[in-house]
Amino acid sequence: MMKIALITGASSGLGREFARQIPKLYQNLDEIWVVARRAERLNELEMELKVPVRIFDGDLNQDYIYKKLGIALGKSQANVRMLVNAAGYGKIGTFCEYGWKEETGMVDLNCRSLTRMTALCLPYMHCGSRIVNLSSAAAFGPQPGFAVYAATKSYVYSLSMALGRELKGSGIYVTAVCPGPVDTEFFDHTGKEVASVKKKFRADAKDVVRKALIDSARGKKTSVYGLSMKAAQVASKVVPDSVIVAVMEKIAE
Ligand SMILES: NC(=O)C1=CN([C@@H]2O[C@H](COP(=O)(O)OP(=O)(O)OC[C@H]3O[C@@H](n4cnc5c(N)ncnc54)[C@H](OP(=O)(O)O)[C@@H]3O)[C@@H](O)[C@H]2O)C=CC1
Ligand SMILES: N[C@@H](C=O)C(=O)O
Repeated sequence: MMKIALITGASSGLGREFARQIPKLYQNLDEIWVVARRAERLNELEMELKVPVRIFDGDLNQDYIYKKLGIALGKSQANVRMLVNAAGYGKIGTFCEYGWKEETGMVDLNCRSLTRMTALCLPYMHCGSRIVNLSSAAAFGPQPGFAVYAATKSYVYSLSMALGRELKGSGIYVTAVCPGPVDTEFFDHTGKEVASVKKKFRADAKDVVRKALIDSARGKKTSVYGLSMKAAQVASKVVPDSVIVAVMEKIAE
């Protein structure tokens, strides 16, 4: 059986950083499989990494990429030691500012594709395998001005917690990674300037990923980088949603 790590969204930001750091922590991997649309970026990553890389360039909102992956998983009798679902994006702005295509596009990529990839890989995962899902601190509460994105990340958080529980006893661990703002290309695609308060909290992708991998290795259910985001997580459990909505609206202004 071929031991692999499969990473979506590996062409930039957090996904690419996972591809860089995973071989340092898991030294017995045969290959790293990377998924994203920009083939040239994935080729650059292949040149950089010492472990063999298999490139799957394609759109996770289309069927063909899952078919291609499904065939490859079966043919190589893959043992997926780690699945990182990092592909995702978010549009800043009110619900009505964007058409249904953009709103449902976020749902399709952030929720549907993550769910489909997880379902595709789970039969190839065994005791000790890890699923790392990129949720967000945006999962901690509703966010006016980032409504659909925050809702998609709540979905990822909820799914990860429940799936982790269902897999209890199998030795497969699920970790929901919930960072606040991280310095990546994510903000090149938000459509609008991010709130100035959020800029102050921007973390380095290297640090967020390092913590996520340690938390995943320890079998933790969540990985929250930084004191301020940990405080936000605690606050979200005790502060009423009506207050959170009002605060998040103020921050977005
Ligand atoms: N940066 C941040 O502040 C935070 C980010 N997150 C989450 O972390 C994850 C990674 O984000 P980040 O690295 O910051 O953002 P980036 O924009 O840097 O990376 C997003 C990745 O998703 C891929 N992607 C986008 N659309 C598709 C698609 N249709 N099919 C296949 N791949 C796609 C992109 O590749 P390509 O364009 O080549 O297809 C890229 O590799 C996301 O889920 C995001 O929501 C969570 C909290 C904070
Ligand atoms: N956590 C960040 C995105 O997921 C943000 O709130 O900007």
